[in-house]
Amino acid sequence: MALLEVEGVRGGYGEVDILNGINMRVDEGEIVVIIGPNGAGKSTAMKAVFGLVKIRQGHVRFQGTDITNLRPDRIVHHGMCYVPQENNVFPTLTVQENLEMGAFIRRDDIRPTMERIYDLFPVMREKRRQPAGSLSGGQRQMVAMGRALMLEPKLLLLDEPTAGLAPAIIDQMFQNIIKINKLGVGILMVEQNAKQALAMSHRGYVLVQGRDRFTDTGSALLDNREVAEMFLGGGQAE
Ligand SMILES: Nc1ncnc2c1ncn2[C@@H]1O[C@H](COP(=O)(O)OP(=O)(O)OP(=O)(O)O)[C@@H](O)[C@H]1O
Repeated sequence: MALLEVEGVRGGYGEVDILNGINMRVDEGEIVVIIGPNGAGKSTAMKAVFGLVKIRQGHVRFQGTDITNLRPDRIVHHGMCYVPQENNVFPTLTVQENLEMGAFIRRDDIRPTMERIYDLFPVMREKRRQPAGSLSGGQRQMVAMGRALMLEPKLLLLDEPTAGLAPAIIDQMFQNIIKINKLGVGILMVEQNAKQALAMSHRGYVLVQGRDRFTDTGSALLDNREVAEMFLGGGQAE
């Protein structure tokens, strides 16, 4: 079943359209990655889905409900959360306070969810009393994802979750995303580490100039000579 359907979306900032008719889909339990050159509109596409960029034409549906141009604070109620690339934790608050902030709209007992997140990322349990700003880049990213998971979303939007991380940490981050997905959470992410991201994704979209130029399974896109030459640094994936 389709969790997210993006149909013919056009829109952007002010008068200028960055998205020129985008179509995307995420099915329940899938990991889907958006790759493409700088400035293609990858982050803008994700922001449009989450109500942060005005959609001038087209539709976004979540679990069959039209959420086009709905405000982010309404969208989270439908079960979709977004982790921006930057400024995604409250640095002066502790890890635990960050998680509590993530659950601000819940009125029920949040402790079982928090325990599940600590089980998923044990280092966060160890560091729960430390300010998030004192953690490493990778750990901060985990807090940001954990905060989003506090609402127990069906779909998590991740904007470049490995940006600025060292190669060894990038691997761990992708493993963490797989762990989150195994809990039954769909993932839509924008990634610069295109080969690695395609290798771990069920499907991918290559965005070029605000359009979905190619789409296929992650492995088929990796094997696609045109995609490899144009967007994966030449030749086929190692
Ligand atoms: N807040 C904004 N106001 C106006 N224009 C913007 C804004 N944010 C991005 N843009 C423009 O929109 C276009 C697409 O940007 P976007 O960040 O979506 O691209 P991207 O594919 O994610 O690229 P990158 O990999 O460089 O982040 C770019 O030309 C960018 O300059």
